[in-house]
Amino acid sequence: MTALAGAKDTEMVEKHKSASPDRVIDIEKLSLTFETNDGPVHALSDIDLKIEQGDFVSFIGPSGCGKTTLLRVIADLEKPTAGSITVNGVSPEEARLNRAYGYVFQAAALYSWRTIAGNVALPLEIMGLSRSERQQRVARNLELVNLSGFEKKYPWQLSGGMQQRASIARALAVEPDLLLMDEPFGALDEIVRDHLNEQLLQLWAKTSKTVAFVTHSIPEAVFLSTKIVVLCPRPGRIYDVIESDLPRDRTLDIRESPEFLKIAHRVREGLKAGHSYED
Ligand SMILES: Nc1ncnc2c1ncn2[C@@H]1O[C@H](COP(=O)(O)OP(=O)(O)OP(=O)(O)O)[C@@H](O)[C@H]1O
Repeated sequence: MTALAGAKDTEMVEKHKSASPDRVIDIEKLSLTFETNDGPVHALSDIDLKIEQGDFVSFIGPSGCGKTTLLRVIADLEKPTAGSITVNGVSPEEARLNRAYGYVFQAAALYSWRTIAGNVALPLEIMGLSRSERQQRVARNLELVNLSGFEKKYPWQLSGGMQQRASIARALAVEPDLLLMDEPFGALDEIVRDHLNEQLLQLWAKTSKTVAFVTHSIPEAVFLSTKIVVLCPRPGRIYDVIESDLPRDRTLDIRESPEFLKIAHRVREGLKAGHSYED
């Protein structure tokens, strides 16, 4: 094949890709109302959102705007009251049963009586994988989060940042296409958080997973994401969706660049406009 024909083929593949991209999450006109003793709470209203394979999407917005609820709907932990959602082209329930996602919570939620290896292996035991498969996956995923050598430690022997990395390894161990992360670094100090943000981006580049990430931090959202979804409360709805044109290969220095600051400004403006200070 000539170099030119090769280039044309590549172009056609790229065209095909953009014509029918791999859609991981497809949400249309989705609403969720909680019925409570004090009346209905409109946690999500009229949400439309598409997330493609390999996207890193951050959800940002004030407390109570529905970020966690949206993640829980994707994970099939809450059912919408209206609208539709597919995950990997199937219902959230089917996706959950297919182990399509790993979920990382704000607290590392590791079992203190299990070693780090034992914690990462737990979902694999539940899946019924053989001992050797479990050992391979534990080693592979601890290496991905730079925790090789800590297999035999207990969670309380690790720093908060290391514990959170262990919980990411546990979520990755089931080998999901999609990683759902609910403020995973919210409780950590800024220096540790910066470091973990860089590590998370490297991990994302290495594994080409799709990530849906909840945060309250504008710099974190802009640094990590290919797409930033700004939500506003009462009822929880999307105020803005920002497609980031920052290069995917980023280091923390990018936060000083005019392009970064421009996106951060747009997120801040969205948060201001969507927020009622009377709440
Ligand atoms: N199980 C529930 N029953 C009733 N109301 C709920 C329930 N879960 C969430 N809510 C309400 O739905 C709204 C959205 O909550 P959610 O936790 O999704 O917001 P959030 O943006 O993640 O907030 P935060 O940033 O504080 O974590 C809030 O008003 C909350 O009180």
